[in-house]
Amino acid sequence: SKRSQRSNAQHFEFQAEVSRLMDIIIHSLYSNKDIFLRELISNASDALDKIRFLALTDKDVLGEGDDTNLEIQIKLDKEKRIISIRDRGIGMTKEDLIKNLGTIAKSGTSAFVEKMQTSGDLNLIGQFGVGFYSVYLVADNVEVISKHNDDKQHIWESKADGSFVVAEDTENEPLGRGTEIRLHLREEAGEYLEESKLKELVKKYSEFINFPIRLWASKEVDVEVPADEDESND
Ligand SMILES: CCNC(=O)[C@H]1O[C@@H](n2cnc3c(N)nc(I)nc32)[C@H](O)[C@@H]1O
Repeated sequence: SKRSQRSNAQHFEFQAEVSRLMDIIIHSLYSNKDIFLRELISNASDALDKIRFLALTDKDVLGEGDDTNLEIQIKLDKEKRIISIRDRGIGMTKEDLIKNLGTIAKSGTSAFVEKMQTSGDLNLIGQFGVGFYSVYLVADNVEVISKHNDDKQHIWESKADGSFVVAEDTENEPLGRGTEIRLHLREEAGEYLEESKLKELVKKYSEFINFPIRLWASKEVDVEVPADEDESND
């Protein structure tokens, strides 16, 4: 993946508890993998709540926009086998990415990890604030691109191999503000590239969400590359 090419990438080891949790998730036989979308929608909604709350007292936090584009976008790229979930929430600084996605509050989590390990029931993962890691039920490589008003856009990436990288993001479209999670789907998770499946899940998981959720299926357009007449046949 591009991560090896990122010259300015800093490498980090996950906190031990995080690595353990990720391994349990990845090796769990938990069958309801749909919950990853519920957790991502929930995190996006929390991020949108934060910026909307701040905007009540300081309109400037919304930048040139206003609060009409506080929404969640889900995009399917069948060619690249990537699902992306984007929010126009408050976004994360580089430090936020490192702290929020690389460490977990130890209190209570190890109890949850024990419980999950024995019961194998991941459904309550969100209630312990670690729902994000459920992305590894369906993805083997996850990128988190984020832009906070107080920092430049950064990208976080991990293949759940015990480490993650963070770099200033010079490759992707500027988000303006907010976060985009890109899931590189596992071989066996192809069902999540089906619009019908995603539509059903969005309907199911958007019931208590106070922001619009838009689903886009980006079709790969074949670009006709005009033959270059004067190309000599070598
Ligand atoms: C243990 C995993 N950590 C998280 O899920 C934290 O990462 C951050 N996070 C996850 N998705 C996010 C998101 N989409 N926007 C923002 I702002 N923060 C997010 C929140 O602080 C979560 O509590």
